Amino acid sequence: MERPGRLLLQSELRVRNAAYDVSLSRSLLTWKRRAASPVYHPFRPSVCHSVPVSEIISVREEEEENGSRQRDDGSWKKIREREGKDCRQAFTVLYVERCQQHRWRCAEVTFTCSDETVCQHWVSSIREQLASNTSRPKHLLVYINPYGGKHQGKRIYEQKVAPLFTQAGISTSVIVTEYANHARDHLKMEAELKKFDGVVCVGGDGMFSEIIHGLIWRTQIDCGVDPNSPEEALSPCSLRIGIIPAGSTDCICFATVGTNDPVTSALHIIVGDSQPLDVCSVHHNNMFLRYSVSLLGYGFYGDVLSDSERKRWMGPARYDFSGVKMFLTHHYYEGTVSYLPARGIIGTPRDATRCRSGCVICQHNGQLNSERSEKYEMDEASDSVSIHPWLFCSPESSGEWRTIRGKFLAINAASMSCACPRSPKGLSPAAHLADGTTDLILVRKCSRFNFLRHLLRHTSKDDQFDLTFVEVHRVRRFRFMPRHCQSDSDLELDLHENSKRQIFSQICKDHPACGCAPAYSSWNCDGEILTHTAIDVRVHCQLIKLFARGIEELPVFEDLTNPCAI
Ligand SMILES: Nc1ncnc2c1ncn2[C@@H]1O[C@H](COP(=O)(O)OP(=O)(O)OP(=O)(O)O)[C@@H](O)[C@H]1O
Ligand SMILES: CCCCCCCCCCCCC/C=C/[C@@H](O)[C@H](CO)NC(C)=O
Ligand SMILES: [Ca+2]
Repeated sequence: MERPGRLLLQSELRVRNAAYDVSLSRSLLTWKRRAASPVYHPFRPSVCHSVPVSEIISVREEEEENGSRQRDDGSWKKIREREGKDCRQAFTVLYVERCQQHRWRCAEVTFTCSDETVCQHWVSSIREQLASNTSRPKHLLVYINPYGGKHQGKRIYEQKVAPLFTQAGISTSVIVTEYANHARDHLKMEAELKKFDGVVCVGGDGMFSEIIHGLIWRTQIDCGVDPNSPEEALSPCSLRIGIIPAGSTDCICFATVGTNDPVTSALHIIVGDSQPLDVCSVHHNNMFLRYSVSLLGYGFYGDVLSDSERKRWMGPARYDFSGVKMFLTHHYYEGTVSYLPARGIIGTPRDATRCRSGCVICQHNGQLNSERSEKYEMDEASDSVSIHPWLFCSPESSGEWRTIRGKFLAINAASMSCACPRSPKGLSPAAHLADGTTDLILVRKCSRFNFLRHLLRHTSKDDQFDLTFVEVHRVRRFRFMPRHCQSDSDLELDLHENSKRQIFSQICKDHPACGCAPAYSSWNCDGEILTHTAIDVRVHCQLIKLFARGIEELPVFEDLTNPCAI
């Protein structure tokens, strides 16, 4: 809570017929009930409230008509009756109120006073403060996927979100998508982005993926960066993205806001929050495939997705059905994972601390990352040293790549916690939204019982990495090569490592024609299936920004800087 600072206005106003001392500073609106008697009354409701100006949604003058007052929304409010016989001026302040489980709601308080000039002065002062906040969006481009999740996107937007945007004075251009990739292609080629302060995505993780693909691509083209090259440092997108959750998993919304609630998301957009987010670029043989911000999963999560896509008719329940099916199927896959560990950063995947609103780890590591990029650019410009851009993340540079060969049930890269209602802690509970790294989780071949232990720990308090067959590394870059794509020399190496007999029996075992385990899985890239299995993944620190602030820490004790507590 901010300190109140210098007061801009202070008056005695009335709230529900009781006298209040009301004050406004640049940071806080406070209303404190005037003490009728100094005697402590245990049943008297809370008498002092304060709201950060940054969390005021709007202020509305109540207009008088025939003894009643009419709101902007047309509903009638009998203020005159409530206030007794006097004719009073009134204004209503709408503001953010926190509810349980990180949900936000729009609350309101109506102040009345007998002097019209005082009332107007209050309204104009609050409006001035809101207008001086340049981070609030005024014009938004909204894309609605009418088919995401339970097909409720249009209704959710119209009933829960649009009225709040109107109240906050935000104008919108709304596009209801007509086909898959409509939003992506519109952003890539058509949208007049200069007219907008942000983009809103009404849908699930798949729809969000469309939006970032359009926006990142467009930004690179506008900045003259080649988006196809895995070695290019991508230009960050200036437009923020708001997510109104209307999908099946909505993991990106849940992991950045703490809840999947359209009203909460709309309020974060209105107050102009900003949360940077890491983005992974995925390439195959120097060819761009996709971007990912949440999960890149091979093996278990790839198979769950492939299976569930054929069951879209089941709605969100398809993931549970395919999850159980793939768990019972128990396929494992052979391949080589190489990775560049993230050095010099704060934090590890086994930390007890969590990425929360205003995360200092993200700030520190983000800063470190931009200093490294600058250094690399300067070195390039002066041409004094010749570093292959592949090794741009020095000092871990040459010789720091590590390689692991094996049989894996799952290879997951979580660039954020991937928390969602199915897994409230997420796949990597200590992962950070904006630290420039991804957590590479390798689940080696093990028994069904052990794999179940690992999976169940996604939903319990126990550490899902504290198992002998699971390892986790915080990385900046990684590559995967399925065994059957390995070069002849790699396979020769295998021949040295294993006896001939073992190899042949394995090849036979992996061959689909034998009716046994398949050789390949596919990658689940934020809920989309990738067409290639051999991939090269690089994290781009804080490439995009959301209208969010990260998950807020729940208050533990009374805040002593709150003027009401003093
Ligand atoms: N008008 C449309 N018709 C058909 N498909 C669409 C349309 N608009 C978007 N899509 C596609 O629908 C897919 C799924 O959408 P979305 O992500 O909104 O819901 P979901 O898959 O149910 O949720 P989640 O991704 O959170 O699991 C996306 O891949 C998107 O490209
Ligand atoms: C015996 C079955 C046990 C099931 C184990 C439950 C664990 C659930 C964990 C879900 C994590 C989902 C991570 C999110 C990924 C999203 O990117 C993606 C797109 O929406 N969603 C999915 C389900 O792939
Ligand atoms: Ca990250």
